[in-house]
Amino acid sequence: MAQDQVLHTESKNNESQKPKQGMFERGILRQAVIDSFIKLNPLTMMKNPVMFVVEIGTLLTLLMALAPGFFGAEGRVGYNFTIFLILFFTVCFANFAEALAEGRGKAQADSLKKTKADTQARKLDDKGKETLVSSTELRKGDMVLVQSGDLVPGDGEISEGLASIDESAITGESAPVIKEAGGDFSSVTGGTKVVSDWIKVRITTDPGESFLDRMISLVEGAARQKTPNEIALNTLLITLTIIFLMVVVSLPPIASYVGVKLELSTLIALLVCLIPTTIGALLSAIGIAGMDRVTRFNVLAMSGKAVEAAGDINTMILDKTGTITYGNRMASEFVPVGKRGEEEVREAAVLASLKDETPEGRSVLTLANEQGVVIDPAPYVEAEFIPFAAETRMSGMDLSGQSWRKGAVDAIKGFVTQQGGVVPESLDSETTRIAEMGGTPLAVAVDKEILGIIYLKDTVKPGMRERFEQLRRMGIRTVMCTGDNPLTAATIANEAGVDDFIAESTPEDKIRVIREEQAKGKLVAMTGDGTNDAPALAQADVGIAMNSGTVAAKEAANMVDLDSDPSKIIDVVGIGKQLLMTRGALTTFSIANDVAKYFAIVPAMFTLAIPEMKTLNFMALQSPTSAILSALIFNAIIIPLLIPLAMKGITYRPMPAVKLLRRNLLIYGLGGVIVPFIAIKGIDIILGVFL
Ligand SMILES: Nc1ncnc2c1ncn2[C@@H]1O[C@H](COP(=O)(O)OP(=O)(O)OP(=O)(O)O)[C@@H](O)[C@H]1O
Ligand SMILES: [K+]
Ligand SMILES: [Mg+2]
Repeated sequence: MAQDQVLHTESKNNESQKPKQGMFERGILRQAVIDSFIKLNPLTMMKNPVMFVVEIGTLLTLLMALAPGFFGAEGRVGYNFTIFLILFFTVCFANFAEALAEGRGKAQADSLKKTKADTQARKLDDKGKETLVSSTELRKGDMVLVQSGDLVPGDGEISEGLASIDESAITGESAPVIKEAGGDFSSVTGGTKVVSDWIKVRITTDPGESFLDRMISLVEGAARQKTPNEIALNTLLITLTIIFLMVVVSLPPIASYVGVKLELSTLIALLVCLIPTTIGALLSAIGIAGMDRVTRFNVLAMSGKAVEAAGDINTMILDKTGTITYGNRMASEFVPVGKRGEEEVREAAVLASLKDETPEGRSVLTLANEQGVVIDPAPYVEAEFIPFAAETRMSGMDLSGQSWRKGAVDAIKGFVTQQGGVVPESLDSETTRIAEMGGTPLAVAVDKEILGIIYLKDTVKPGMRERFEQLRRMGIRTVMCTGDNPLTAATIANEAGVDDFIAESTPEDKIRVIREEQAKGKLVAMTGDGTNDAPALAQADVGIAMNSGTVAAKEAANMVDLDSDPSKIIDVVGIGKQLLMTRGALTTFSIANDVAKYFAIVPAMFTLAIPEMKTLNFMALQSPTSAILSALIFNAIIIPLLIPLAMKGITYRPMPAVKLLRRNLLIYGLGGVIVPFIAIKGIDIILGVFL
């Protein structure tokens, strides 16, 4: 386990470099260029109504250039063809943005598919007899033996044994991790490799539903659904498009009433400039890139909705053991209470742990062993094992009327007093001593007598205080929810710097805390690794399970952290906020742009018809034609210029929401008005050289 900690730090170093890897690799770029033409298929374009309108305009202007006689536009072939070209590029740029965003996921999916090759599995029948079958024949509930050198044939839970496993196929992390039956580190993933020892695994998924399958369809974007936010924004964009379409359609009758004839291609140019093409072109790329950014942090988000929810999180619930602390709670001392001696406590502790497969249970045997105590298990084979449960917070065994128990101090107190036993006086002072050091005291009882305490030591992960401080600055309240006693909880909470803690909590308590926060209108995130965390992970708006955790936890959560680093929620929150901000900022920018385009194009349009109206030319543009083309060219090239921003996202710095909003409105709202004035003027000057 100590080894595990070292591995963890290494994986962190790796991951900080991961997101920097080439954003525009050549292969991806080339494929994106090809895809942007394939996406011109109207059936595909229809999914993006704003750009679909542009595509129709593109076709119309092409027809006008090819068959000018039919449209009565003989004298304007060059002008119409130019407009066609600009519109064509506008549509392609939008497709390119989406294709580029999809590119990296597709590349990653391809490499994952290679991992999915068929493997041979050693299937075990009820009697433990081994037969070789193909991994594709394995079903939920099957038992398999996986030995050193074997690939794990499917997702499952270790039912027996301990092995070190190379999970690099899934996590990209080459250092092996230890997985073992019992505790919260018992799940294995198909496609990973056992590098030493052996394990028996109970398969937990049917073919096609494995973690790897889900991961492939996720990075590939096959399962991508629009988030509620995206749908709402899309509706707004469609509404704006319809409004501008009606405005533009009603212009010719009004103009002809005053004796002015407006050209169709100019009207199309006006429409395209006015509808929100910038955000329409980049919207889906922003969403895909956001999901991709999460994946590059080695977090698998099952839905875009979860990522966006992460951006709005108010409260964060954390499990203590394995989340805030390393989670390798090891027995480090046997402490007698009352009139008992250390040997008696040690013996009772060993008997209460004889069949306890949890890491805590095994650590008791290890410590006793180190202290020279070996207990022959032979006399106890008939004993009834009482497994640890999060509800009872006890474990132990019963044999011929005698019972051995160890567990949370209050639980053991309840156990003995129920049988009429008394609690030794020194129990509380010893409990306090251990708890004040941040340790977990486990009381040991035989029948109705409490003999002493096992001191389970655990360490707070380094850097937690800074991470929680960062969350606080983001406006997120952190609450530690633990099954441990209040004093230990308080010590660890204080050491780690969480805002609040809840001790002695059962799985139901964890859900209740989340529901209460949600009832106050808060969005709640939860991280956890244990089966006892699963219901809470499902209830939370954002549930992040550790990849090291149990199958139940991973299935209940809507995100899985492949590096099992709980403080990574900070990065996910950042990415979620960044995603929402980027979308908001580019929408603001896109709509603010209209003002400038409007002032460039509308006066030009009328000046074309009535040359006396040239006083309307506020921007002093060269000619009406140049004004219209400049506005349209700006409208097109702003899309590829903003692709890097859409893909990378706006840099997020923790600050209050109001300040953030004001800052973004200033940059993207005001900028959105000013930039196009300057750009259109500039393009107009360049065009003047050619026209
Ligand atoms: N193997 C065990 N046998 C007996 N008691 C145990 C065992 N493991 C843990 N306990 C006791 O049960 C309590 C709850 O343990 P559990 O691992 O369920 O905590 P939790 O609710 O997941 O919270 P956290 O993981 O933050 O400690 C522990 O604080 C400890 O007192
Ligand atoms: K536009
Ligand atoms: Mg736990």
